[in-house]
Amino acid sequence: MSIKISDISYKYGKKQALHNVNLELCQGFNVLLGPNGAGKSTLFSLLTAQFSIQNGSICFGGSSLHPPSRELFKKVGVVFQNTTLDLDLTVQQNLTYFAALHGIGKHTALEQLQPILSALSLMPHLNEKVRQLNQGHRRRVELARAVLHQPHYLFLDEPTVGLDVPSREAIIAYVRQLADTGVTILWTTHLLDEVQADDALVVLCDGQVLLSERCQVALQSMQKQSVLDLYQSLTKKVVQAI
Ligand SMILES: Nc1ncnc2c1ncn2[C@@H]1O[C@H](COP(=O)(O)OP(=O)(O)OP(=O)(O)O)[C@@H](O)[C@H]1O
Repeated sequence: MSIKISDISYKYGKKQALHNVNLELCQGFNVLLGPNGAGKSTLFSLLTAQFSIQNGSICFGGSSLHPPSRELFKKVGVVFQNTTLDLDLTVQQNLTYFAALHGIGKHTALEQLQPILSALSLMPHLNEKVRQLNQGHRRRVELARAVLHQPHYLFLDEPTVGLDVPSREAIIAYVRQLADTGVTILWTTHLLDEVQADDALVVLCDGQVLLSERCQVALQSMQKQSVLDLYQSLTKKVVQAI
């Protein structure tokens, strides 16, 4: 199911953070790139209903996000930049508690979690307190928690920032595999090497959408050799004009 973002603008007081954003996020891996202050977090906060829509509309597969409904949010998973785990509970307690909030019993949750925990190499850590885990494993737990209820939509805000290579690779590989199963994923990042040719790429700058296109198609049509060249040529013009 796709997400349709129509005519979304957002202001903090007089500061216009998003200008008339129109986007369609399709099933699969969508990458959101943009320099500091581009409006990525604002858009992320609107999509996750942390902020109320001021102008325009957002529809998830035909269901409006305004007002956000419980039914819709059962289909959404989110990995925030900052940890939202309880550090003094074990990995298993964090996960089963969250599963219970979704109406999933402990036994079913642990069964459903088995492949996720194996893919993210979390099985040996199930009975450890989150406080004992390194940042990479904490982020893996955040991801397991975000997907345990099998969401149709998954939003990740810079999920690999500050992680070592094994954790980064484990997280990217798992999320890419989910994208292949038809989940609609929005992956916000500053790390250009995380973009692959087949990804749907969105570039946001100064609150405006500069590009929304399959990466490979954009590289060809703009005759760029790399994502870095593409990104720089798009954002340079706007940054110079500000
Ligand atoms: N609470 C706020 N009050 C006023 N202006 C804000 C507020 N939050 C963000 N802004 C402004 O809105 C614009 C978009 O900010 P936003 O945080 O969405 O960008 P971003 O792309 O997520 O940036 P970064 O990569 O630095 O996190 C920026 O100009 C920012 O200064």
